[in-house]
Amino acid sequence: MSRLQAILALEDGRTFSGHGFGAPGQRVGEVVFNTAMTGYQEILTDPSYARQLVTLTASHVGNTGVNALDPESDRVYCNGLIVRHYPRRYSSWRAQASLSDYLADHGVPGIAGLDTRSLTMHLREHGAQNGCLMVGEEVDADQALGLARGCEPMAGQDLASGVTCSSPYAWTEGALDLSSGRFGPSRGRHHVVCYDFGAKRNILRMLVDAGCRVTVVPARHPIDGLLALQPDGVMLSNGPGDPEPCTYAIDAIARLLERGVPTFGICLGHQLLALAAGARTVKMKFGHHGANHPVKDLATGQVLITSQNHGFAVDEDSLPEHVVPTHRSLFDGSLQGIRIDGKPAMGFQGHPEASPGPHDLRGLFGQFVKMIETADERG
Ligand SMILES: NC(=O)CC[C@H](N)C(=O)O
Repeated sequence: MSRLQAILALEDGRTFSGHGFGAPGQRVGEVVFNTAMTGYQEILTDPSYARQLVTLTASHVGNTGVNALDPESDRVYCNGLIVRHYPRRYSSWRAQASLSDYLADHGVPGIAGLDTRSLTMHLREHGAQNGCLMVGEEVDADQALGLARGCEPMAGQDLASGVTCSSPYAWTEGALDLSSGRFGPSRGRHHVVCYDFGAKRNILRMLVDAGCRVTVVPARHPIDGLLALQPDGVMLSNGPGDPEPCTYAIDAIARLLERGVPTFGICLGHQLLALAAGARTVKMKFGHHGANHPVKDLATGQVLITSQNHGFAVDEDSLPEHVVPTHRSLFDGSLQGIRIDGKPAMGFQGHPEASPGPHDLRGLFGQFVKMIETADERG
């Protein structure tokens, strides 16, 4: 492996040097930290990380290489990867290539050899902020700092429009069976249309496994065109950026609520559902990015260990009366789930499809299907 230089400059002036891997070049983005111990390939390919530089607090990243089955989308979406230690060798029965070659193929730089604990504590104290990652034969800290400071803030940006699919398509693949290396077949009782705001594949797979026939449509697909598909239910996917400027989606979801179409929002989809129902969203200080976040189910008191990846949140104080809180984070008390009174609609801030992460929330897909079946019985 060549010894490329690398520097990460934060907009508040703090810089970290290390050595580079992946693609040489310079990329800007919001620097966030993720505390998950596993799943780096799923994190890199999650479209919700578009325009972010991701630091992983796991100390060794790359040991198991990469493979063709784990990606959550067709490419690497984050703008850069920041790790403590990138091992020279990788080893796994599933590995097909090294993480460094994979990043290089996708044009994404990586930095290793810096103190990611110090970086994480800095972000926790001063908040997520823009940065510039520069990797090459030579790097220039002043130039990197200038680029970090010139980068647009995340708040106010509709990034979902930029990562969505270009035209509608059918999704037929269920969950991966590791022993055969195959994805499960589609069983398809209920037709669910998924608005793709940057959808992770595992959401679509979980819908298939829950007995749904899935059609995916672009973020700006006209609502009348969606309704013409006669959906039994609508999934609002995860996705990058600020939910507030996505007015096209908020308007479409308001129509779904009006018509009483069973609707389930995950992460960005949850935030958009809340906005359509009259609530507000806020930018968090450093967000939630990890795979072990405890969340309380307010109806049962049960604590669920969840996977999380968000920098915005629905402001609980802004909820209109008909929007009922269903879950709350036990880390910081922020709102994690809602349902709409009198409507078959619910949203969850974390990731019930948890890829990577624990499976405590998988039941939400069953709840969605039950909502569809109840609506169907009522005709
Ligand atoms: N994973 C997601 O859907 C993230 C939602 C939104 N972009 C946020 O950061 O809060």
